[in-house]
Amino acid sequence: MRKDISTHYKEGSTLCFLFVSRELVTVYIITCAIMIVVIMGVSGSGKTEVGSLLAKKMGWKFYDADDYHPLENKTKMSQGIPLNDQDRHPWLCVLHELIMRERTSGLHVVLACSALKRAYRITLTTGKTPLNGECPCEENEDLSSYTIFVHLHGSMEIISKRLEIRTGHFMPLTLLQSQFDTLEPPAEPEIYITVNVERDISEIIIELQEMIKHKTNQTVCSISKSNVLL
Ligand SMILES: Nc1ncnc2c1ncn2[C@@H]1O[C@H](COP(=O)(O)OP(=O)(O)OP(=O)(O)O)[C@@H](O)[C@H]1O
Ligand SMILES: O=C(O)[C@H](O)[C@@H](O)[C@H](O)[C@H](O)CO
Repeated sequence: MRKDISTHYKEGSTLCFLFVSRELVTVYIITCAIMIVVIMGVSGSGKTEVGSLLAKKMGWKFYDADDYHPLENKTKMSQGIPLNDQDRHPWLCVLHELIMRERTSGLHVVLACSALKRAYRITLTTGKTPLNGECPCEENEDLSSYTIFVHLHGSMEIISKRLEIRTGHFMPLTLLQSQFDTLEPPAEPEIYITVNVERDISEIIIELQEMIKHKTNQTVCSISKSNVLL
Protein backbone atom coordinates (compact mmCIF):
# COMPACT_ATOMS: atom_id res chain seq x y z
CA MET A 1 0.00 0.00 0.00
CA ARG A 2 1.22 3.48 -0.81
CA LYS A 3 2.12 5.79 2.00
CA ASP A 4 2.43 9.55 1.64
CA ILE A 5 5.53 10.34 3.68
CA SER A 6 6.26 13.98 2.98
CA THR A 7 2.69 15.16 2.30
CA HIS A 8 3.91 18.29 0.64
CA TYR A 9 6.33 21.10 0.87
CA LYS A 10 5.98 24.43 -0.74
CA GLU A 11 8.80 26.50 -2.08
CA GLY A 12 8.02 29.48 -4.24
CA SER A 13 5.28 28.22 -6.48
CA THR A 14 6.38 24.61 -6.72
CA LEU A 15 4.68 21.80 -4.85
CA CYS A 16 6.41 18.47 -4.45
CA PHE A 17 4.68 15.24 -3.41
CA LEU A 18 6.53 12.04 -2.59
CA PHE A 19 4.77 8.68 -2.49
CA VAL A 20 6.76 5.79 -1.16
CA SER A 21 5.89 2.12 -1.55
CA ARG A 22 8.09 -0.86 -0.69
CA GLU A 23 10.08 -0.80 -3.89
CA LEU A 24 9.35 2.57 -5.46
CA VAL A 25 9.43 6.30 -4.74
CA THR A 26 7.16 8.34 -6.97
CA VAL A 27 7.87 12.03 -7.13
CA TYR A 28 5.23 14.45 -8.42
CA ILE A 29 6.29 18.01 -9.00
CA ILE A 30 3.62 20.60 -9.67
CA THR A 31 5.01 23.85 -10.90
CA CYS A 32 2.79 26.91 -11.09
CA ALA A 33 4.38 29.92 -12.69
CA ILE A 34 4.12 33.41 -11.30
CA MET A 35 1.05 34.96 -12.88
CA ILE A 36 0.73 38.45 -14.24
CA VAL A 37 -2.88 39.65 -14.11
CA VAL A 38 -3.36 42.75 -16.23
CA ILE A 39 -6.57 44.62 -15.41
CA MET A 40 -7.34 46.43 -18.65
CA GLY A 41 -10.01 48.69 -20.09
CA VAL A 42 -10.93 52.24 -20.88
CA SER A 43 -10.44 55.12 -18.50
CA GLY A 44 -12.89 54.90 -15.59
CA SER A 45 -13.68 51.21 -16.09
CA GLY A 46 -12.37 50.58 -12.57
CA LYS A 47 -8.83 49.28 -13.18
CA THR A 48 -7.31 50.94 -10.11
CA GLU A 49 -10.26 50.17 -7.84
CA VAL A 50 -10.69 46.54 -8.92
CA GLY A 51 -6.97 45.81 -9.37
CA SER A 52 -5.88 47.14 -5.98
CA LEU A 53 -8.69 45.38 -4.14
CA LEU A 54 -8.07 42.10 -5.94
CA ALA A 55 -4.34 42.24 -5.12
CA LYS A 56 -5.13 43.00 -1.48
CA LYS A 57 -7.56 40.08 -1.19
CA MET A 58 -5.17 37.66 -2.86
CA GLY A 59 -2.01 38.93 -1.12
CA TRP A 60 -0.47 39.73 -4.50
CA LYS A 61 1.57 42.74 -5.58
CA PHE A 62 -0.18 45.66 -7.20
CA TYR A 63 1.13 48.15 -9.73
CA ASP A 64 -0.75 50.96 -11.44
CA ALA A 65 0.53 51.71 -14.95
CA ASP A 66 -0.51 55.34 -14.51
CA ASP A 67 2.41 55.72 -12.09
CA TYR A 68 4.80 54.90 -14.96
CA HIS A 69 3.56 57.39 -17.57
CA PRO A 70 6.20 59.99 -18.45
CA LEU A 71 5.20 63.51 -17.44
CA GLU A 72 4.61 64.49 -21.10
CA ASN A 73 1.94 61.78 -21.40
CA LYS A 74 0.11 62.93 -18.29
CA THR A 75 0.33 66.55 -19.42
CA LYS A 76 -1.05 65.63 -22.83
CA MET A 77 -3.98 63.71 -21.37
CA SER A 78 -4.77 66.40 -18.82
CA GLN A 79 -4.96 68.87 -21.74
CA GLY A 80 -7.59 66.63 -23.34
CA ILE A 81 -5.28 65.24 -26.06
CA PRO A 82 -5.43 61.45 -26.51
CA LEU A 83 -2.14 59.54 -26.51
CA ASN A 84 -0.99 57.93 -29.75
CA ASP A 85 1.06 54.78 -30.43
CA GLN A 86 4.36 56.67 -30.22
CA ASP A 87 3.44 58.18 -26.84
CA ARG A 88 2.49 54.83 -25.41
CA HIS A 89 5.43 52.78 -26.74
CA PRO A 90 8.16 53.78 -24.21
CA TRP A 91 5.65 53.51 -21.38
CA LEU A 92 4.68 49.97 -22.42
CA CYS A 93 8.36 49.02 -22.62
CA VAL A 94 8.92 50.21 -19.06
CA LEU A 95 5.93 48.12 -17.98
CA HIS A 96 7.27 45.08 -19.84
CA GLU A 97 10.54 45.41 -17.94
CA LEU A 98 8.65 45.78 -14.69
CA ILE A 99 6.68 42.56 -15.13
CA MET A 100 9.78 40.70 -16.33
CA ARG A 101 11.55 41.64 -13.10
CA GLU A 102 8.52 40.55 -11.09
CA ARG A 103 8.53 37.07 -12.66
CA THR A 104 11.36 36.07 -10.34
CA SER A 105 9.98 37.74 -7.20
CA GLY A 106 7.86 34.77 -6.09
CA LEU A 107 4.58 36.69 -5.88
CA HIS A 108 1.78 36.99 -8.40
CA VAL A 109 1.34 40.46 -9.80
CA VAL A 110 -1.70 42.57 -10.62
CA LEU A 111 -1.06 45.42 -13.06
CA ALA A 112 -3.77 47.99 -13.75
CA CYS A 113 -3.09 49.15 -17.30
CA SER A 114 -5.37 50.38 -20.07
CA ALA A 115 -3.64 48.07 -22.65
CA LEU A 116 -6.26 49.17 -25.16
CA LYS A 117 -4.86 47.66 -28.38
CA ARG A 118 -3.76 44.14 -29.15
CA ALA A 119 -0.37 45.52 -30.22
CA TYR A 120 0.06 47.19 -26.82
CA ARG A 121 -0.64 43.90 -25.07
CA ILE A 122 1.98 42.23 -27.27
CA THR A 123 4.52 44.86 -26.23
CA LEU A 124 3.61 44.35 -22.58
CA THR A 125 4.09 40.61 -22.73
CA THR A 126 6.94 40.24 -25.24
CA GLY A 127 8.77 43.57 -25.39
CA LYS A 128 8.11 43.59 -29.15
CA THR A 129 5.50 45.28 -31.22
CA PRO A 130 4.34 45.36 -34.79
CA LEU A 131 3.96 49.13 -34.42
CA ASN A 132 7.29 50.37 -33.08
CA GLY A 133 9.89 47.61 -33.10
CA GLU A 134 11.55 46.11 -30.03
CA CYS A 135 11.83 47.65 -26.60
CA PRO A 136 15.37 48.64 -25.65
CA CYS A 137 15.52 46.03 -22.88
CA GLU A 138 18.63 43.94 -22.21
CA GLU A 139 16.62 40.77 -22.48
CA ASN A 140 13.08 40.18 -23.69
CA GLU A 141 11.12 37.19 -22.54
CA ASP A 142 7.73 36.16 -23.91
CA LEU A 143 5.40 36.26 -20.91
CA SER A 144 2.17 35.68 -22.82
CA SER A 145 1.50 32.24 -21.39
CA TYR A 146 1.79 33.65 -17.85
CA THR A 147 -0.34 36.72 -18.45
CA ILE A 148 -4.11 36.92 -17.97
CA PHE A 149 -5.84 39.99 -19.32
CA VAL A 150 -8.93 40.94 -17.34
CA HIS A 151 -11.02 43.19 -19.52
CA LEU A 152 -13.28 45.46 -17.47
CA HIS A 153 -16.22 45.99 -19.73
CA GLY A 154 -18.96 48.57 -19.27
CA SER A 155 -21.09 50.95 -21.29
CA MET A 156 -20.05 54.49 -22.16
CA GLU A 157 -23.10 55.67 -20.22
CA ILE A 158 -22.23 53.99 -16.90
CA ILE A 159 -18.51 54.73 -17.10
CA SER A 160 -19.01 58.38 -17.95
CA LYS A 161 -21.36 58.73 -14.97
CA ARG A 162 -18.60 57.34 -12.74
CA LEU A 163 -16.01 59.68 -14.23
CA GLU A 164 -18.28 62.68 -13.77
CA ILE A 165 -18.14 62.22 -10.02
CA ARG A 166 -14.49 61.13 -9.76
CA THR A 167 -12.27 63.88 -8.40
CA GLY A 168 -8.53 64.57 -8.29
CA HIS A 169 -7.57 62.67 -11.44
CA PHE A 170 -5.64 64.01 -14.47
CA MET A 171 -7.75 62.15 -17.04
CA PRO A 172 -10.66 64.28 -18.33
CA LEU A 173 -14.05 62.84 -19.20
CA THR A 174 -13.71 64.35 -22.69
CA LEU A 175 -11.15 61.64 -23.56
CA LEU A 176 -13.51 58.77 -22.83
CA GLN A 177 -14.88 58.50 -26.37
CA SER A 178 -11.34 58.24 -27.79
CA GLN A 179 -10.60 55.45 -25.29
CA PHE A 180 -13.61 53.47 -26.56
CA ASP A 181 -12.58 54.21 -30.18
CA THR A 182 -9.07 52.86 -29.53
CA LEU A 183 -10.16 49.78 -27.58
CA GLU A 184 -9.57 46.40 -29.20
CA PRO A 185 -11.10 43.88 -26.79
CA PRO A 186 -8.89 40.87 -26.09
CA ALA A 187 -9.48 37.75 -28.16
CA GLU A 188 -7.95 34.31 -28.70
CA PRO A 189 -5.11 33.33 -28.55
CA GLU A 190 -4.75 35.87 -25.73
CA ILE A 191 -5.58 34.49 -22.29
CA TYR A 192 -8.37 36.72 -21.09
CA ILE A 193 -11.45 37.16 -18.97
CA THR A 194 -14.18 39.70 -19.62
CA VAL A 195 -15.92 41.15 -16.60
CA ASN A 196 -19.03 43.27 -16.57
CA VAL A 197 -18.33 46.26 -14.32
CA GLU A 198 -21.92 47.43 -14.10
CA ARG A 199 -22.44 46.01 -10.62
CA ASP A 200 -21.13 46.18 -7.13
CA ILE A 201 -17.37 46.03 -6.73
CA SER A 202 -17.51 43.23 -4.13
CA GLU A 203 -19.43 41.04 -6.60
CA ILE A 204 -16.84 41.75 -9.29
CA ILE A 205 -13.99 40.74 -6.98
CA ILE A 206 -15.64 37.47 -5.93
CA GLU A 207 -16.28 36.50 -9.56
CA LEU A 208 -12.77 37.49 -10.58
CA GLN A 209 -11.11 35.44 -7.88
CA GLU A 210 -12.98 32.35 -9.08
CA MET A 211 -12.28 33.00 -12.74
CA ILE A 212 -8.60 33.65 -12.19
CA LYS A 213 -8.24 30.50 -10.11
CA HIS A 214 -9.84 28.52 -12.92
CA LYS A 215 -7.68 30.10 -15.65
CA THR A 216 -4.52 29.67 -13.59
CA ASN A 217 -5.17 25.95 -13.21
CA GLN A 218 -5.77 25.65 -16.91
CA THR A 219 -2.83 27.58 -18.15
CA VAL A 220 0.22 27.72 -15.98
CA CYS A 221 0.43 24.71 -13.73
CA SER A 222 2.25 21.68 -15.03
CA ILE A 223 2.77 18.35 -13.34
CA SER A 224 5.70 16.03 -13.80
CA LYS A 225 5.99 12.51 -12.43
CA SER A 226 9.05 10.34 -12.03
CA ASN A 227 9.62 6.96 -10.42
CA VAL A 228 12.74 5.93 -8.56
CA LEU A 229 13.28 2.24 -7.87
CA LEU A 230 14.51 1.45 -4.37
N1 LIG B 1 -17.99 48.63 -9.67
C1 LIG B 1 -18.00 49.92 -9.38
N2 LIG B 1 -19.14 50.50 -8.91
C2 LIG B 1 -19.18 51.82 -8.64
N3 LIG B 1 -18.13 52.67 -8.80
C3 LIG B 1 -16.98 52.16 -9.28
C4 LIG B 1 -16.85 50.76 -9.59
N4 LIG B 1 -15.60 50.57 -10.05
C5 LIG B 1 -14.99 51.76 -10.02
N5 LIG B 1 -15.80 52.71 -9.55
C6 LIG B 1 -15.51 54.15 -9.43
O1 LIG B 1 -15.37 54.65 -10.75
C7 LIG B 1 -14.30 55.58 -10.82
C8 LIG B 1 -13.27 55.08 -11.82
O2 LIG B 1 -12.61 53.95 -11.27
P1 LIG B 1 -11.03 53.82 -11.39
O3 LIG B 1 -10.36 55.12 -11.08
O4 LIG B 1 -10.60 52.63 -10.62
O5 LIG B 1 -10.94 53.55 -12.97
P2 LIG B 1 -9.65 53.40 -13.88
O6 LIG B 1 -9.99 52.42 -14.94
O7 LIG B 1 -8.45 53.10 -13.04
O8 LIG B 1 -9.53 54.83 -14.50
P3 LIG B 1 -8.25 55.54 -15.18
O9 LIG B 1 -7.80 54.67 -16.27
O10 LIG B 1 -8.80 56.82 -15.69
O11 LIG B 1 -7.24 55.71 -14.10
C9 LIG B 1 -13.75 55.72 -9.41
O12 LIG B 1 -14.32 56.85 -8.80
C10 LIG B 1 -14.17 54.43 -8.73
O13 LIG B 1 -14.34 54.60 -7.33
O1 LIG C 1 -3.53 54.28 -22.79
C1 LIG C 1 -3.99 55.33 -22.37
O2 LIG C 1 -4.66 56.12 -23.04
C2 LIG C 1 -3.75 55.70 -20.95
O3 LIG C 1 -3.16 54.67 -20.22
C3 LIG C 1 -5.04 56.06 -20.31
O4 LIG C 1 -5.86 54.94 -20.31
C4 LIG C 1 -4.80 56.67 -18.96
O5 LIG C 1 -3.56 56.38 -18.39
C5 LIG C 1 -5.80 56.33 -17.96
O6 LIG C 1 -7.07 56.10 -18.44
C6 LIG C 1 -5.85 57.42 -16.94
O7 LIG C 1 -5.77 56.83 -15.76
